[in-house]
Amino acid sequence: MLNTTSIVCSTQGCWGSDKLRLQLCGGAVFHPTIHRIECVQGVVKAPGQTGRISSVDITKIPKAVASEFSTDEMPEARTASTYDERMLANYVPVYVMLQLGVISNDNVFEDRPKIERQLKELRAAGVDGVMVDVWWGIVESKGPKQYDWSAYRSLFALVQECGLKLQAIMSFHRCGGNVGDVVTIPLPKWVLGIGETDPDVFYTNRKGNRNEEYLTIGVDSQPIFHGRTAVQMYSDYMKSFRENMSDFLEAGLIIDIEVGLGPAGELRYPSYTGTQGWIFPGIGEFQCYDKYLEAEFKEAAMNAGHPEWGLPDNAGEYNDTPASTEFFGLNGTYLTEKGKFFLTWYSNKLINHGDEILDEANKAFLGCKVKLAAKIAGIHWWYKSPSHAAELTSGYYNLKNRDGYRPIARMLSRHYAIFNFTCLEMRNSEQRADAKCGPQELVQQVLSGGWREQLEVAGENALSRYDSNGYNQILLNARPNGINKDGKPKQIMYGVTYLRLSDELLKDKNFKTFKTFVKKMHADQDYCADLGMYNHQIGSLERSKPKFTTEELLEATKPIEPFPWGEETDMKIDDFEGVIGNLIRKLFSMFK
Ligand SMILES: OC[C@H]1O[C@H](O[C@H]2[C@H](O)[C@@H](O)[C@@H](O[C@H]3[C@H](O)[C@@H](O)[C@@H](O[C@H]4[C@H](O)[C@@H](O)[C@@H](O[C@H]5[C@H](O)[C@@H](O)[C@@H](O[C@H]6[C@H](O)[C@@H](O)[C@@H](O[C@H]7[C@H](O)[C@@H](O)[C@@H](O)O[C@@H]7CO)O[C@@H]6CO)O[C@@H]5CO)O[C@@H]4CO)O[C@@H]3CO)O[C@@H]2CO)[C@H](O)[C@@H](O)[C@@H]1O
Repeated sequence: MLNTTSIVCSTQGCWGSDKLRLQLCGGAVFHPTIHRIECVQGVVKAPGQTGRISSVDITKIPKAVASEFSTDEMPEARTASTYDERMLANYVPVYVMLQLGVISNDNVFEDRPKIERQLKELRAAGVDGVMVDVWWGIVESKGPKQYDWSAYRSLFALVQECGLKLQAIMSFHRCGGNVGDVVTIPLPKWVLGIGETDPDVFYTNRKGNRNEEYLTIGVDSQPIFHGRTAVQMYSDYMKSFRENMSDFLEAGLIIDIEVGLGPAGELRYPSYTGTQGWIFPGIGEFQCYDKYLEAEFKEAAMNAGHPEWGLPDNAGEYNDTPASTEFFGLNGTYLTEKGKFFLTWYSNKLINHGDEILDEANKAFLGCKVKLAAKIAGIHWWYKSPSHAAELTSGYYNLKNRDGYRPIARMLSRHYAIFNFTCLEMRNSEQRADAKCGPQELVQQVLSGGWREQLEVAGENALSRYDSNGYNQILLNARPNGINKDGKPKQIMYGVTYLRLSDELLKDKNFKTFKTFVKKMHADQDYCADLGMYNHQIGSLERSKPKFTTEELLEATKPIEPFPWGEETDMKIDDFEGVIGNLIRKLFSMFK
């Protein structure tokens, strides 16, 4: 049965002209290096063809047109592993985050013409797909289990029409309060209503301030939401998504499900919230003082034989520096048995939270040709100070002698989930020296840990950037040791999602640089519609593997040497500002 729709021409130059178009009945057709061949409904023909097709994978030609070709005419069919194919193994797909409010608070897909125009521009720029938040607060706003997916269905159909793939975020958090949040989309009203009578359903800091961004981990298994627990609500939502989007899932439109596991959709505590007064680069605060988590901690301390241990009371406030607190300062509490006990508990709670919800996600999407993914935040400030305070308050128990990220990666591996890390664009030299930032080393550590755990590792930029320096850093992290002309590089990111689509991005100069970035991410190859061509064929999701024991997770905290990293990308792009900026920096460092 001939049922797919791409033709692979593997000999460079065989078409004679790079403007040549091959017409084919349905589906996408491309040429790996020379040019993209657009597919138009109709009969197979190659107008203006001067050469012959030297290598065609006959199994990939639709039945309707197969008679046009025969293997006799194409003696080299299904052969060559060519330069093009080897270069395609270096291809890193690029996705773009859609605007946060693309579906309005009242569940309407409002500005369809504009989005259509923008999606077409992205597609023409070679972008592989888009990422979109599927807000809990919008879809289940009317009441428990009263889901309305209609606006999202219209959006997804448009994305499909535009020939883009889709990464769907199960956004169980509020939008609003994070950097770049231009709209506010609260949790469902009826959930907030429960919070009015029981405010402990929200994360709480030591002073008792509640955070309505996301439900506390403490209620994961409390059946207080009209009889359901928080995890059951997330699970039902994902099941309903699968049922209502099954056609898009089957069509291969939705390639991954980013499972929201905390604020901003990231697996973390809301330790650095602007709406509570945090400003960069404050160390943030622990968020475990709601009655549910407090009770769980008491029980854990009791079981460990220390009923006298309580939650930290010396960890400072949002905008402190590590040195100004007893907990994170020199010989601080974090180094004591009591401190270690707390930090282990706090970080393990987070991992278990992710593990449980991913297990539900795995059940919900079992058998679908889709990948699960989880986002981990890039907490790069105070990374170079001994106590890593900002990471610790976020729930990442990461120190020089303890890896806080590899246990997360190990947990994700049992669900076949992608590890999606942020702040790929950041360089140490761009950061405030007093905040002891280390985004470059952090990315190197985290990505290496993911690869060591045999995971697919993907990423995002944390802040909007339009300059070549930001793009070059992303390119470096995507292939830390550059292009491998013999095939797939040992370390290569699975994909990068650019934050975010905006009028600013589409402005002439910005978009020109962005397009070059996309091309470089694609290893200078043309857009490739066929995931299989660059080893991203997605199989049916299998059931999660058995849960790791605490010992197995602890074993992953042993620090390991990160993989080597190039100084700069071998796929560099330059724009005017980038060149000038680098020159100024050079001059500046000469006179320092
Ligand atoms: O749709 C999916 C989700 O999208 C959103 O979540 C994403 C979030 O937006 C991302 O930032 C990212 O989240 C993490 C990130 O991984 C962490 O690294 C961290 O971010 C912190 C960052 O690393 C720190 O450096 C610091 O940033 C401060 C920055 O260093 C300062 O320079 C300044 O930023 C200015 C910026 O310089 C300036 O150009 C301007 O930029 C805005 C621009 O004007 C505007 O046109 C528009 O393009 O937006 C630009 C903002 O990007 O203003 C900036 C802000 O004043 O201040 C920065 C903040 O003080 O602190 C960062 C933390 O605040 O934490 C992030 C959050 O966890 O990945 C998220 C997940 O994809 C939504 O929030 C979600 O709801 C969506 O689900």
